[in-house]
Amino acid sequence: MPSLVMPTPKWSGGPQPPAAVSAVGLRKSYGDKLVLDGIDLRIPAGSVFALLGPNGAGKTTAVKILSTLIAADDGQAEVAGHDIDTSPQAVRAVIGVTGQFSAVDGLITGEENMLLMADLHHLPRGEGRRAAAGLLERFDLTGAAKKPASTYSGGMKRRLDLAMTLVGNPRIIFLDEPTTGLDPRSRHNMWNIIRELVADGVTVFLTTQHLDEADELADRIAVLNNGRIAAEGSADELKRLIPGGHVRLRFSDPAAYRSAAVALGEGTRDDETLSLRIPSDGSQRELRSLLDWLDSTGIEADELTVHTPDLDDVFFALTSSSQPEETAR
Ligand SMILES: Nc1ncnc2c1ncn2[C@@H]1O[C@H](COP(=O)(O)OP(=O)(O)OP(=O)(O)O)[C@@H](O)[C@H]1O
Repeated sequence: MPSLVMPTPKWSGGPQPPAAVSAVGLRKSYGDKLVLDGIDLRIPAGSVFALLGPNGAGKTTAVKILSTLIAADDGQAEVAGHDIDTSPQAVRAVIGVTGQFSAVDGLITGEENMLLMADLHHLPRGEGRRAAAGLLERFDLTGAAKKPASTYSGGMKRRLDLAMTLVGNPRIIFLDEPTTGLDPRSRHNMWNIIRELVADGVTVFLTTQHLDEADELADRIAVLNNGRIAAEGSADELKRLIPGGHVRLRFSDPAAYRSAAVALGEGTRDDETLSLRIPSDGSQRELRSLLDWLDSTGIEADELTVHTPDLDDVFFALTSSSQPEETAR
């Protein structure tokens, strides 16, 4: 669906913020199955980027490449200014990765897991203990610190996993489906934790199948489909890409409602609620012309609301043509 691809907007406020992650033409196949077919990314430092895609779209593959766990077949990428091919160690030193390949060892306690991470980062013993205690406290795990991690709930394990990642004080964090399988309360806890990280200046690269999650957290969202980025933009920009948006005018005076309905011609009437639904992309230009028209005809609505399609609509519109699990190329 090439017509739906949105160019990344030009930065007009002086020098561009530095990119935490940038990639050009990333490609990856497994055997004859093409998983990533030329991915370009630019994620400004300090922002949250969400990579959305259906099952098997290649989200985890992208994270693995950018975090240097596997190599791309083609293309280039830099993370915090370090080339992933030529300086993988420098990349690993500045990133944290959590998600489907969790580092939590269930046989040892939460605290022991944390201390192990501190050792891996060569923190002196005292400093390691302090960092571990601080992070366990911050992630509400102090009470469970002496229990084996295998006894933790899904939400606690995710929090421990993220706490372990933070021992190294990474400036860029890859979160691969951070809330999959969590109950609503744990999801909201995780969202708050992610927001706190961003407030501290951390860049977050998130993969998710939850559209509300991308909507809540991400500054920019890219939809991955058939190995390519089908669309990229803020949640609002993406919602404007597909039809379904409308403006609703509600009246309390039946006479005003009727004359508006007649004058307007197009649109859907709801005689019960005295409201008119007018197709619109919700853009400033369309709203202005609607308001100008209302003014010129002397019609006064009691309420005007703009409805944009939600991310679900966008996601299904962009990915409905694909069956990535079955598509072998
Ligand atoms: N090591 C591998 N060998 C062969 N095929 C693989 C390998 N890893 C992943 N794949 C295939 O590549 C495709 C993309 O997988 P990937 O895990 O990146 O998708 P995803 O978007 O993260 O999906 P999910 O949301 O289900 O985790 C899938 O079809 C998967 O089966």
